Amino acid sequence: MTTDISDSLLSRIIDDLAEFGWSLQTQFAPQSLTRQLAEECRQRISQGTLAPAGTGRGNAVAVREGTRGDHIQWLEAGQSPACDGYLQLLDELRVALNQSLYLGLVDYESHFAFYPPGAFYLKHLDRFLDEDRRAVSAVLYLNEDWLPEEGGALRLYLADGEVRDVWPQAGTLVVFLSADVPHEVLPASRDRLSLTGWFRRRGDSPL
Ligand SMILES: O=C(O)CCC(=O)C(=O)O
Ligand SMILES: [Fe+2]
Repeated sequence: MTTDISDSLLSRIIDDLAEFGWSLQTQFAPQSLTRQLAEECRQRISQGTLAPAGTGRGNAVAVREGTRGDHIQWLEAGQSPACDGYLQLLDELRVALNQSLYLGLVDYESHFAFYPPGAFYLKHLDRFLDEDRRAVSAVLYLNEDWLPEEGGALRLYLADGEVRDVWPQAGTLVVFLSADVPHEVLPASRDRLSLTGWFRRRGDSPL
């Protein structure tokens, strides 16, 4: 499935990131794509391939139930047309961010995330203590007809002291600077599906 991002949408994201450090686009991905991605995520849930997410990195990853309650599975290219379509869209965004903001983003890593009812992710920054390759976080939501009373907001703590809640409505993309914006996921009363990912800079350490 191929689709691309309009120039006006790209400019809005770039301008928001440069000025405010974050951007919210409620119509980033078409419904045909988010429906296929949601379907794919549900299939993976029923096949049992999503696993409880850990916190930390590499050998330091630990599943801490008190921190986050989502189940995840990392995406790889070539798994399905819908996943490839999504990765292609985000790569277009990566190239545009590099061209306008000179961020030097070399790749995008992403996983499906499933928060069952009641699951949450406590306030955190998307940076590991021992590695700072993650530069820009991007989350695409896959849930149709989300109602505010169902909870499940992504709560962002912005630089000016403002607190903003983002609803996980299908097609919405939220993008923010990974090192600058603390955030948390509030519990919901229904399943909450998303694709969470990070644009990364080149690592400093030799291969
Ligand atoms: O699902 C969200 O709204 C954000 C998830 C998140 O913060 C993370 O996985 O680091
Ligand atoms: Fe996060």
